[in-house]
Amino acid sequence: MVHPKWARRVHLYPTIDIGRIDGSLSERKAIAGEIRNACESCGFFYIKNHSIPQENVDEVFDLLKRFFALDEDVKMDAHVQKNPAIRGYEPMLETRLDPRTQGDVKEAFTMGDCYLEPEQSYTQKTGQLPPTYGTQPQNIWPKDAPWWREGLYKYYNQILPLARKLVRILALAFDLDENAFDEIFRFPITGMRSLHYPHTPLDEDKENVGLGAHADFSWLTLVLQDSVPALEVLNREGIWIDVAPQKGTFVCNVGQYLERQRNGNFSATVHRVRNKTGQERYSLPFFLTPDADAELDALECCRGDGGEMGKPEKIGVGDLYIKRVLPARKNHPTRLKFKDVP
Ligand SMILES: O=C(O)CCC(=O)C(=O)O
Ligand SMILES: [Fe+2]
Repeated sequence: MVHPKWARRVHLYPTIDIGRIDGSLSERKAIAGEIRNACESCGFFYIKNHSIPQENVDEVFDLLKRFFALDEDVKMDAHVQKNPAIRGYEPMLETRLDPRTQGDVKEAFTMGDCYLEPEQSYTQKTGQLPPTYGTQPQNIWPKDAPWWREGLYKYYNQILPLARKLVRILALAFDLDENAFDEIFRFPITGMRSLHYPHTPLDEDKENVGLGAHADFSWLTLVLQDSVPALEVLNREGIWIDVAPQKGTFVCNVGQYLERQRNGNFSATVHRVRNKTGQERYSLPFFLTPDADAELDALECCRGDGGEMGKPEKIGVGDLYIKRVLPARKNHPTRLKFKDVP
C-alpha cells in the first residue's frame, strides 16, 4: 500500500507561491506554513513567483549550453583535480554518487563561496577582512572563457539573496524569530553546480544514471531545471517518482544539515537523475549550507527523546562537510590527502 502522503500524487510536490515573501509578517508566515508542511512530508516542493525574471533564467541556460559545447581542453583548464576545494569542471563519469553504478553520466562545473573573489563582496557582507589562512581563491575558472565567470556570477548574485530569504522563512516555519539563523548564515557555504546530462539509454546490465541516488549534502537546495524531465525522487515505498519540470519554478529540497537540525522531522529525501528522453538536459542546482565555522545542534523544538534517529550530536558544519563531500571523489588530491583521517 502506498503511503497516504505519497498516494496523493497531485499534492506530492506542492507548488508554493512565494510572491509575497517581502510582504507583511502574516503573509510571510503563511508561506512558512506551506513550506513546513512540504518539508515534513516529502522534503521536495516547487516555488513560483520567486522574482528571478524568466529572461535571466533563459539567459543562464544559454550560457550553460555554450560552456558545455566548448572543446574539452578549454573546460579541462579548470579541472576539478586542480582545485583543493573540489570546484571546477568535472568531465563525464568523474563522480559516482551511487557505488552500484558505473559512474555519473554527466559533466558539471561547480563554483561557490569564496571570500577572495570580488564578485562576492566578502567584506561588505561580513564587515570583516577575509581570513588570512587562505590566500588562493576557492574557485577555478577556465582562462579562455571569461564570459563564463561573468555569466555565472550574474545568476549567483540573484539566487543567493533568494536563498537567504528562504532561510528567514524557514526560521518562521520553526516558530522562531525570523532572524534566528542569521548568525549561522553570515557567509554561508554555497555550491552552484552547472550540469549537462546527455541522453543515457537504459541498460539492463547496469544501472545507468546521470546522477546516482543521493540525499543532498546541503541545508537547502534550489534546483533550476530546464524542460527535459529526468529528476526522480524515491518515495517511502521504494518507488521512483518524477519531479516534472514546471516553467517559472525552482525545485527546492531539504538537505541533510536541515534534516539533522530538525532531528528527522524534515526529510532529506533520496533522489537521482536519469535522462531517458533522447534530448540533452541542463540543470543548475544551488546548494546552501551554513557558515563553515558554525555549529549546528538539533533545534530546541525537536530534540525530544531522540525518536528513531536518536538524538544527534552537535556538529561542526565545515568538519562534517569535508568528511562527507570527499568520498564521492575517490581520486581527487584533496581526498587522497585526507584518506587516513577518520
Ligand atoms: O539535475 C538535477 O535536476 C538535480 C541535481 C542534483 O540532485 C544534485 O546535483 O544534487
Ligand atoms: Fe541532489
